Amino acid sequence: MNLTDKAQLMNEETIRRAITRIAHEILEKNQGVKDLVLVGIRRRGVPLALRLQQKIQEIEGVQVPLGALDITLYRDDLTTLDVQPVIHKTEVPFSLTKKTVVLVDDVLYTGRTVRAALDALIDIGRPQAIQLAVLIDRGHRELPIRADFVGKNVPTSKREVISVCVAEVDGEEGVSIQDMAE
Ligand SMILES: O=P(O)(O)OC[C@H]1O[C@H](OP(=O)(O)OP(=O)(O)O)[C@H](O)[C@@H]1O
Ligand SMILES: O=c1cc[nH]c(=O)[nH]1
Repeated sequence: MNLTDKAQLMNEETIRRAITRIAHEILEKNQGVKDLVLVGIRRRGVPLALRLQQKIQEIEGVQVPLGALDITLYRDDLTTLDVQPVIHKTEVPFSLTKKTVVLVDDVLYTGRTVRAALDALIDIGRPQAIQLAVLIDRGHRELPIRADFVGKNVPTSKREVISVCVAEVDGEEGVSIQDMAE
């Protein structure tokens, strides 16, 4: 494999602005915080959901409930169709009945992780609606899934890999793209 240099797509400041914008968009679409809950997908969706929770609290003065889903995709590489999402743990210690759930993840690619998350949420309760917020939408969906809130749309080739780093997990902030050329 012949790795090219990483190109930076977002830094701490642009990530922060995107989160602020998405928080406002969530509040605008849902006309406030009534019946709103956030659920992050581990690992990096959880700190992003926490930031949205904090931003929404700053704007509205209300702390919306925050849960987490632990889903891992097992695949040989990022191009194979044969990926198996496995739900390890669900930490949603509140009722989802009649709630609007905003599911949060760092990257949306094939949509398989989100599909597994939707299954898990529907198993937990009976939400009124589920919306999706992602920091990066890189395209190449293999399922009919789309995000309601997007930090940055990044057209990619399937050979490329997006890396999202958040301080809570990686000790630094940033989004980069790298071509994994053969
Ligand atoms: O739309 P999809 O094809 O499902 O891809 C998106 C998922 O891939 C990444 O997780 P990954 O499995 O790479 O694990 P990681 O976040 O722990 O690195 C990312 O965090 C998303 O959850
Ligand atoms: O490029 C990708 C694809 C899926 N998930 C990631 O985190 N990056």
